[in-house]
Amino acid sequence: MNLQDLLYGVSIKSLTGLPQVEVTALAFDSRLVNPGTLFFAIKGTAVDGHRFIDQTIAAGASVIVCEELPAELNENVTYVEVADSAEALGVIACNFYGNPSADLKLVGITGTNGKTTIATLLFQLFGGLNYGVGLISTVQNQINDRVVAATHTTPNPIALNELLREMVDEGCEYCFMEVSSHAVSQHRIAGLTFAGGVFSNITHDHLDFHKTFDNYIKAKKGFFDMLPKSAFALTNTDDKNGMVMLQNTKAYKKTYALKQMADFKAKIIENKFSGLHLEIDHTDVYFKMVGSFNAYNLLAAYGTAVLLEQDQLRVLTTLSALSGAEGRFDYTVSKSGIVGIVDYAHTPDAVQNVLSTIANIRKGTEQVITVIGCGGDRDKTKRPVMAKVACDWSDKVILTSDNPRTEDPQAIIKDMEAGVSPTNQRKAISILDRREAIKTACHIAQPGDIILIAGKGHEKYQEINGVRQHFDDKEIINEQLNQIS
Ligand SMILES: CC(=O)N[C@H]1[C@@H](OP(=O)(O)OP(=O)(O)OC[C@H]2O[C@@H](n3ccc(=O)[nH]c3=O)[C@H](O)[C@@H]2O)O[C@H](CO)[C@@H](O)[C@@H]1O[C@H](C)C(=O)N[C@@H](C)C(=O)N[C@H](CCC(=O)O)C(=O)O
Ligand SMILES: Nc1ncnc2c1ncn2[C@@H]1O[C@H](COP(=O)(O)OP(=O)(O)OP(=O)(O)O)[C@@H](O)[C@H]1O
Ligand SMILES: N[C@H](CCC[C@H](N)C(=O)O)C(=O)O
Ligand SMILES: [Mg+2]
Repeated sequence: MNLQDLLYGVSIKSLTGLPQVEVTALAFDSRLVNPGTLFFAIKGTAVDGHRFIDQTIAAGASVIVCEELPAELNENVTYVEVADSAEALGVIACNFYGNPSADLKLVGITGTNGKTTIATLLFQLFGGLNYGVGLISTVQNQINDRVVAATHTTPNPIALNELLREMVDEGCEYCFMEVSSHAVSQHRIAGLTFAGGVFSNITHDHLDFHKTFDNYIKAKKGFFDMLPKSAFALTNTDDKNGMVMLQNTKAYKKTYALKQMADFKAKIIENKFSGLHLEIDHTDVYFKMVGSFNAYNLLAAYGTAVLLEQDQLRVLTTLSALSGAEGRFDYTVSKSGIVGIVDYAHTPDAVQNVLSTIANIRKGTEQVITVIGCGGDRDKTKRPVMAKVACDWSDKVILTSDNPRTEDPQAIIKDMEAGVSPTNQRKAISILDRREAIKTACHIAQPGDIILIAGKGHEKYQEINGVRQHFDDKEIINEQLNQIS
């Protein structure tokens, strides 16, 4: 594609060299540059991509998009100087793939918890309503029935636009995608045309990256700030930052809530292991999904579908049969009656939500045993809080590993142990090996007891020392429960 066409919508500080260059590929990683590639030099969290410019020219890059021009310029190369290379990458990737988001009704979902659940419910719902539909999520990406493995919650702009292009080419009319706060900060969504945005909630997470809770709020709000007038912005007003998200948006504002006044309202009639009984817009509906937090997710999906002009009753009927994303409140019962729940709760708020849901629906005499760890190379300040919440809401807690990545697993557990108060100490033990931790929980459990395995949900790996090994909480709990029943 011609460079001039690619630069449409990009604010350029300077252009040196020929503007009429044919670009055959885009890359922000020097190791992926071939002749004819446009290379983006991006200042990252670990290194500055500007240092690879010479290397990429040697590999055949014909255009360099950068924030600082090199001291010596190569006369066979075109240099485009911009204020923010990551943002330029977003816009240029949209242009390179022919702006596929404009040919879809693209809805982004942001928030600390619930993004995957809401996006997956919407994907399943619109599939059920017989539309061609795409999904971009933490668990997996999907183009109608075709599954494309996910590497990030929100992919980089090149991968993202390539996926959206395939969705358009394969007949998708809608796409539901998760918008992570990292993606907003790093402009992974720059240049996309959204038909709507949804906010679930904001609680403690990712302070390693955003540094302060205020910055984290601003990142999420940045998504609503970029929505066009024609889009809708749907927010949860039971969350105290729900309205903050909409302060500066041009999109038309809509709200959902269980407690506050809102455009879309739901009431929990019953919340049981067998599912939720809700009243939504004066209609009684039974859902397969469990837990009051899922009442919010179902309501968000319902509100979105109505804003996308779907028939309310058809939406509710189709939603009622859905089970949402893999590894979210995923439960099995052993022959002896031990309940094993695998859930992706990896923030203090999510752990509390899942455990309070269990507390609300348990019969009363059974014990709740929680197996929980915290990820390495991620927000350290959430570790003691997650351990405290787990202890406050469980009868027994086994602290263990959850993707230590490049950190020392024992040191992570030590950070968690700092959150175990003296009164909670009798409840908690630490077992480094996650498989052993799950096994121990199953051995301690009596018939009727409830075991929660938190943090990894759908994940099929454990990352230790930067290496991913096969690991599946669901597989292990099933294996263990089968052995003891
Ligand atoms: C912290 C973070 O988000 N990092 C992402 C970021 O990498 P970075 O800024 O650290 O890049 P860097 O390593 O400093 O390199 C800077 C630049 O130099 C380039 N480079 C680097 C080395 C080299 O030899 N040549 C070269 O050209 C890199 O390609 C990059 O363009 O940009 C990369 C390319 O898009 C991402 O792959 C990477 O995701 C890392 C792997 C990651 O783990 N991200 C997580 C935290 C994340 O994004 N999570 C959110 C979900 C969060 C949630 O649950 O809400 C997500 O959306 O998945
Ligand atoms: N609406 C909600 N409010 C609070 N907690 C929730 C909500 N929905 C789900 N959870 C809890 O958070 C966990 C993660 O849910 P989900 O995967 O849908 O969130 P996410 O926002 O996609 O997370 P990630 O940021 O990792 O992509 C669930 O397993 C559950 O414990
Ligand atoms: N999207 C989240 C997932 C955390 C899941 C947990 N299992 C972990 O590895 O910390 C993150 O990357 O922070
Ligand atoms: Mg997700």
